Amino acid sequence: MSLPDSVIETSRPVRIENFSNHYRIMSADSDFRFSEEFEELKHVGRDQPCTFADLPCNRPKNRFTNILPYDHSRFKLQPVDDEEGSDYINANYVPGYNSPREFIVTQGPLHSTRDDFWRMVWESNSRAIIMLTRCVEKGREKCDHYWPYDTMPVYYGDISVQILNESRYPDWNVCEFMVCRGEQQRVVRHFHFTTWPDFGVPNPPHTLVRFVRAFRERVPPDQRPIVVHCSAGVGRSGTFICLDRILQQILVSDYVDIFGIVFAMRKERVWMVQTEQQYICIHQCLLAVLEGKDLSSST
Ligand SMILES: CNC(=O)[C@H](Cc1ccc(NS(=O)(=O)O)cc1)NC(=O)[C@H](Cc1ccc(O)cc1)NC(=O)OC(C)(C)C
Repeated sequence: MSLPDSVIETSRPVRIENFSNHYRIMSADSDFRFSEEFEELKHVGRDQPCTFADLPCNRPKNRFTNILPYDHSRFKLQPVDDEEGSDYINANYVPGYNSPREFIVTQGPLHSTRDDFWRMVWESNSRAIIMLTRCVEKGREKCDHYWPYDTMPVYYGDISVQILNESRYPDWNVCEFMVCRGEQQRVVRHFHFTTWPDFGVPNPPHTLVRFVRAFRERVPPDQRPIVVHCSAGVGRSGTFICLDRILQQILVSDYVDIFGIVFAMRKERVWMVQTEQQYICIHQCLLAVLEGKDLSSST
């Protein structure tokens, strides 16, 4: 039987000056204490309803049957006339360092939901998209190619998207899109991490630190919300957000609380940071930063 969230502690802050020793203790005996701690997060948030995701009209909009957005934190599209389910997209607001609704975390769009995805980007006034999966991995579709293949503008519903420029690096690409709806136009940046295997971690893990820094060099903390997705929008997306948060927290605090951050994220969206390996990766990234490894983005 799982304990109610109110019974298990919701945070486990660690003094930054003790973090290296903390990591050594947690990883001893084949990561025994990491396994114990990650297991305590298993049921967090799982008692919350997902009634809109489960409506017959919305079921086809979910990429996976077991990854459904909680009602209380879901992003609502502006309804279209009286079309049932027209406000639905598989996406939740998730807290970041700078705001309780800093991120909108979503699944990799399906071909049939990519117009909804662009409506969400537009209606949320988001100016940055973080993509953490390839469109196809090991022969399986993980995400629709929801943006143009060349510089010709493409319409997704009543929203047009045109690639303005693209920079390619070994582990990620950065694009600027011109996004237009009616007479209005906006620049939206697209940060696409291309070498993160599903259910796994980047190799080496601290490549993720460089990616987060490349993103933050271009997107200041007051620019929000930020749309983040992978394939299901839980494992890699949660890992990215947690690292983004702790890299800002350590600049102003003597403590870091990775357990507490994951706890808080899982109250808003299921399985944020999906695997124990991803949970440990976050700790390894922080260790590399604290040990002074040069992890500038070099982009
Ligand atoms: C372990 N895999 C899964 O749970 C994936 C969803 C998923 C989660 C996380 C990630 N990684 S990511 O968040 O980093 O993209 C990818 C896919 N789900 C499916 O494949 C589910 C099956 C499933 C697996 C595990 C479970 O406990 C319940 C149901 N399958 C499924 O939804 O089948 C369709 C696509 C044909 C509708």
